[in-house]
Amino acid sequence: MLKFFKPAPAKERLPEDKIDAEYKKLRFQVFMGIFIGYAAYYLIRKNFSLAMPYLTEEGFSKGELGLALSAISIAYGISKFVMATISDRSNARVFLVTGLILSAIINLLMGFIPFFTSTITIMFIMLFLNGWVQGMGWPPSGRVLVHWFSVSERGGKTAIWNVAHNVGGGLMAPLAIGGVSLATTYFGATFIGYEGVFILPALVAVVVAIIAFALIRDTPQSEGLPPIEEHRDDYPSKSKKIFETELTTKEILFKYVLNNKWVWAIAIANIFVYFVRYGVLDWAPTYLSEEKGFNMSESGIAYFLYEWAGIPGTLLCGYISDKVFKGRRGPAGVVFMLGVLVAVLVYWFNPAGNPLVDNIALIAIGFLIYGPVMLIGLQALDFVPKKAAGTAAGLTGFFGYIGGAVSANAIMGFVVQHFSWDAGFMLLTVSCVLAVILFAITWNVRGHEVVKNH
Ligand SMILES: O=P(O)(O)OC[C@H](O)CO
Repeated sequence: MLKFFKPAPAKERLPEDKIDAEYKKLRFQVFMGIFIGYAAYYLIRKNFSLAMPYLTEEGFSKGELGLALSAISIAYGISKFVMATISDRSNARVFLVTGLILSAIINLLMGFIPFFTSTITIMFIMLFLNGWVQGMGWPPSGRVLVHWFSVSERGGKTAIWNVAHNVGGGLMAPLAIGGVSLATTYFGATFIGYEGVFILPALVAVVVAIIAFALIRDTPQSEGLPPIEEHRDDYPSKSKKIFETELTTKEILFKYVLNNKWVWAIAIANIFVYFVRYGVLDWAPTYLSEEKGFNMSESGIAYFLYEWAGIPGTLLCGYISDKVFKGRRGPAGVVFMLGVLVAVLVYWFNPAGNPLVDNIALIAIGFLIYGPVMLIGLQALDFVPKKAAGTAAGLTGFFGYIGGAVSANAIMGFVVQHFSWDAGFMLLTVSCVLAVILFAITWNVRGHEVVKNH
């Protein structure tokens, strides 16, 4: 299995006069590959939530379906870390595409074969498997980013790549809904309709996987090019030391990731950032309809705006961290999380009957929260040598999903049900403050300086 993923071997160096043009072409090409590839991962990550209303009509309760849905976040959080330790020693091109195809197969099984959606246990297992293979998307993308883009340009490039997940997440719903109408129009005799939620996004993901495979290349050296640091004369440390030896899992974990206090600081910060990301997003439709009198379509629009507002916000955050704070990600995280705090307070205290203010607050949270989400991934890439980059990001993802996203569903749900929405908002407010403090701890840290100290 590991042989199948083996990193692409280095090729003989191209003649000097070919290197510039080849680098330029391939950098654009591999970037497009991981961008569309990761966007496609999001087409088939949470599409199950759109099948839930139909499955409720089939007799499943909301509680049961919510339990099945939680399998995705649990498996994804564990897998993003575990699979990253393999990905850091694997060919990114093969790894990313394999995960995407496996995820598409799981979705196609759930769409075409009724057995795979017949009980909660079976759906839980399928969604757990889907969450697991979904963990094969971020780490190889991180590997591509650190091998093809050098330290001083990585903020902007990572920010642009990072909006892939908003693009994919934003396109998932229209595709899934299109899938339902295709299923009922053309296969109404055999399909109920919800099957299309799985089938159409999965078919699109397969097409994207093929294109991504054609575009992505593992490392510059595997294409006869020099390492990016040498090519751009942009090294992570003054000693111009670069890390080109593939590491063992033990080295990655114990030499560079688990003993790095900065990685731990951002991993813990990620609990609170993800608690806010999913605590606001997942509960927005319920909160808006119960407390602010929104109907389903008004809530849907607010949800959509939250996702898309993340795109300009992420780009601005990456730009600010590169240009204003000169590669320090901590200050940008503090500024953006303080903004989120203010917007959460407005969203909380705005009385019912002012939907415009609720929408603006929600757009502001969407605009501001995805910057910190991106910065944590970026810091993880920065804080370790490039051969350990995916694992560091994977560790932050583990904390973000297991500590943040899962509790945003379970703890928020419990607190709101047994106490009140006010209690839920207190949790969100405290999370913002803790995220600000943890970003502030990394205020003066530039990634390459941390790498140098190791
Ligand atoms: O939540 P994830 O793992 O899909 O990551 C989202 C962003 O890319 C984090 O930088």
